[in-house]
Amino acid sequence: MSGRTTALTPPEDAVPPVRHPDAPAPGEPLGSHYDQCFGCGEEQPHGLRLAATAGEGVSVTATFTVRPAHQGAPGLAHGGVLATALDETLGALQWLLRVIAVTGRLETDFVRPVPVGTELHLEARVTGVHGRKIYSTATGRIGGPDGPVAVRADALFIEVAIDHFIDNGRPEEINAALADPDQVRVARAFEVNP
Ligand SMILES: CCCCCCCCCC(=O)SCCNC(=O)CCNC(=O)[C@H](O)C(C)(C)COP(=O)(O)OP(=O)(O)OC[C@H]1O[C@@H](n2cnc3c(N)ncnc32)[C@H](O)[C@@H]1OP(=O)(O)O
Repeated sequence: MSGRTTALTPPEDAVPPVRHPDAPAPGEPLGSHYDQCFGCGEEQPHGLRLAATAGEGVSVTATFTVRPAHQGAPGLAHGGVLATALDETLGALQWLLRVIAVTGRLETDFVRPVPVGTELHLEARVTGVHGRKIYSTATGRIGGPDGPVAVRADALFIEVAIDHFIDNGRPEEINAALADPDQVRVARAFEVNP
């Protein structure tokens, strides 16, 4: 046993999340944080192409259309794909906090099947911050923001330095990203967090 808690609700001494003063305004599209990202990358042919938008406070919304390539059972989305959509939406909250963090824990409830062709409407918000630990929750609804809930998740993201990626990523992709001015600009935006 590691001794670390697996709870996904913020501890009593957690603080409320603070929206960064330079965060995108509510309603603003967030774009992709990495063009090869399986969740949101515009250049990733196999990915979900999830599109996220800044919400009020420390929240985001996102949409993702289930395509035939996302099937698990005939005509239905694979649960791992749905978990990816939740993970990516939760990850997009970093645009509002302006910190870099990675998923430490992700607990998912699959409430109802999601047919191919469905537009899944996701909403995520940060529920508390405790040191490097960012607690958050997300919901995915079928067909619209008021549609029936299909998936839910609670998550714990852990803040990391940019070196987490430089030290652990494969050199080919790291060097390509560092040579891409657009990618460097995205990374820098997160490094200026006071
Ligand atoms: C705008 C940008 C948008 C980005 C979108 C991205 C969306 C996709 C997000 C992902 O999918 S990220 C990829 C999947 N995740 C990973 O690859 C992470 C792999 N794991 C690690 O690299 C490390 O385990 C990790 C950085 C998470 C933690 O290692 P550390 O050595 O930095 O943390 P440490 O062990 O010092 O723990 C710090 C605190 O976090 C807690 N912690 C760490 N991992 C935990 C865990 N898994 N469960 C529960 N608690 C955890 C730990 O107990 C401790 O709590 P306390 O401060 O209260 O003592």
